[in-house]
Amino acid sequence: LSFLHARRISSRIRHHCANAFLQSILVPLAITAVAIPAHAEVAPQSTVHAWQFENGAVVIPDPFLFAEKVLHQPRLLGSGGGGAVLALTQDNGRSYAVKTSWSSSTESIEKECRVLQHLEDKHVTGVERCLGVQSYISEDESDARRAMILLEPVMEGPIAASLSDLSPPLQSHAVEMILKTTIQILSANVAVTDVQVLISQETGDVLFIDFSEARILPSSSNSFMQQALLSNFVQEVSALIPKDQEVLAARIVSQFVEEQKSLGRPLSTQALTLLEEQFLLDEI
Ligand SMILES: Nc1ncnc2c1ncn2[C@@H]1O[C@H](COP(=O)(O)OP(=O)(O)OP(=O)(O)O)[C@@H](O)[C@H]1O
Repeated sequence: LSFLHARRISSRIRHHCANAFLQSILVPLAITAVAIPAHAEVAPQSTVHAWQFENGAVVIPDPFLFAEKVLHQPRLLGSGGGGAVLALTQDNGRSYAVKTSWSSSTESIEKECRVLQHLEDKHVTGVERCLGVQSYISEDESDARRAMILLEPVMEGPIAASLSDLSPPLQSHAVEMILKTTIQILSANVAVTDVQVLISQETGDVLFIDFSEARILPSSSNSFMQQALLSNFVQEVSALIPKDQEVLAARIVSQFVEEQKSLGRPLSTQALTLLEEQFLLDEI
């Protein structure tokens, strides 16, 4: 506790130094990502890392506390309209992704966390888990509304740009994972917009990320909007599957739809009709 207390005091100074440094040097240069070790007033074995993006800076101390986990060695995984995503590692070697919002995207990442927690409650596999939300700590007033979410797993190793980059056995494995997760998501009454998958080049494993545009749909409703969202989701997924995998895809869809039914989690009629149309299935 005394260590953390001491670190809190010095982190104010470290944030101040890092912000001043960012303003004076990094911002004019518009550098995308730079790690800045702090040089002064830093507690032993403690460091600050900072990255500057168009939408704002991300400054993270090491060690960093989130959801009672002590995390180290932040490294940038990527960034987008929702925020910057860093990987951090616990002493036991387990890695987590921390997504930090911009001032304008806080609601979007908080909603992302709620959707991911809903999917976890519904036992959906192949998606990130959201382990918590916390405020982004900064002395800059313009950062007052920013938040961070803690996610796992981190997809390590080389990522394939598309399924076509995989060898045939890995491609079939990836198709199976994508369709299994899609059917589980549909059965949880969620529609995803702007589907993003990370595909491991080495194993063909697939992780669905970025649920900032996803929506939990009311199970009682059958509205035009709901129909459009579901239809768009199924079409986006179908576009990921290579043409020569269509027969396999049809078989896998039927199999996982049946599986959800036998687990007592049947898909809505709306979702079933869309799958039948998109994957040219006989009535399921
Ligand atoms: N769990 C993860 N494992 C590995 N890399 C990840 C993970 N989550 C995110 N990334 C990387 O970070 C990038 C940004 O993540 P994400 O798409 O969630 O951010 P975003 O700001 O919501 O993006 P967008 O602009 O597409 O909405 C991804 O493209 C990916 O490269």
